[in-house]
Amino acid sequence: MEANILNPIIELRNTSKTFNHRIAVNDVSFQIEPGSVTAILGPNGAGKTTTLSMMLGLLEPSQGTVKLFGRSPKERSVRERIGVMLQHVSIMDRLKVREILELTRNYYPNPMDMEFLIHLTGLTPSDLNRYTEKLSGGQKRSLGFAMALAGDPEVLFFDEPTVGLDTMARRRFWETVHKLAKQGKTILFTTHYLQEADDTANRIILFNQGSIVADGSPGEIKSRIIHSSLSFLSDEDGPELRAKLSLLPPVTNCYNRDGRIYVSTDNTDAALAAIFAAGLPVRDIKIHSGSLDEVFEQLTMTQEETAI
Ligand SMILES: Nc1ncnc2c1ncn2[C@@H]1O[C@H](COP(=O)(O)OP(=O)(O)OP(=O)(O)O)[C@@H](O)[C@H]1O
Repeated sequence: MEANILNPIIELRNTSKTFNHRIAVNDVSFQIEPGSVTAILGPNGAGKTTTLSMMLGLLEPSQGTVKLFGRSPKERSVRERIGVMLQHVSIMDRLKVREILELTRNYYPNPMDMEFLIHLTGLTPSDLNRYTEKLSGGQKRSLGFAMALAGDPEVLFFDEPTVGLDTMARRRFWETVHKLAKQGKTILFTTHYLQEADDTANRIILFNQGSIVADGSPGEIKSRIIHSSLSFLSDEDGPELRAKLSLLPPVTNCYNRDGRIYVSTDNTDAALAAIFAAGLPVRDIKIHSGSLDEVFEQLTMTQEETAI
């Protein structure tokens, strides 16, 4: 179990959320260290947004607790210290971009300088005079980003921040996040994209089906979990063959993907030798060196898929 962090910025303890008897988040506990950049990574429906919503006080946990700065996320003193960009930016119509940003800045005790804010978020001076309802999807996201930063908050939450952004806007967003991280901001973002988590975060909390399935630095996760694998075709693919494979000592996991059987192992030579010695009917063998994408796939495979 991870050591307790002194004065964590965020703390979830045995936190669960159930919607109509369906568990969306299941007994999740973690602490977030000041100045860290954390990616909550997981496939669709893993519980990322629900967890984030509980951290922001937008949803009440069904069980367990969520604290920000040791307090309830609903307290104004807490809200003044955080900035949030949700997946769907809802912005008041009939206001100009400048007016929205001024309003948002006014909410905070020490807002970010307006010129700096515009510079950081990729809005142009001409954008400032536009009505928000006239903005494109990408410009709305930039405004959402600017609203999150307007208060110069200590902690920033981004929910799937790059969905709908083009490559340029995506790159600029991450460059800004790196700058903010260098300034010592605590940043937490959700993403489906393993590469984004690997490139930007110093910690990845991997969610699947409402639970945490891995938690560590990208390097730790890779070195702990990446195994080489081999794959092959077999006319006898089925539970029986996979049961036999699972009995071979070098095999750590096996699963079927797109009609090929994949075998994870620390030693592909030993695994192959064991497969041949057992006389298993395999053909078209391929050896794969481990990649982070494979790790993701293996970790987030459902119970039924991984059953061997
Ligand atoms: N308001 C709600 N009412 C009922 N079920 C919900 C509600 N919000 C989320 N869920 C369910 O909870 C589970 C987790 O959803 P959540 O949106 O947290 O996942 P996610 O990891 O953010 O997914 P995505 O990447 O698709 O946004 C899903 O099964 C979802 O259908």
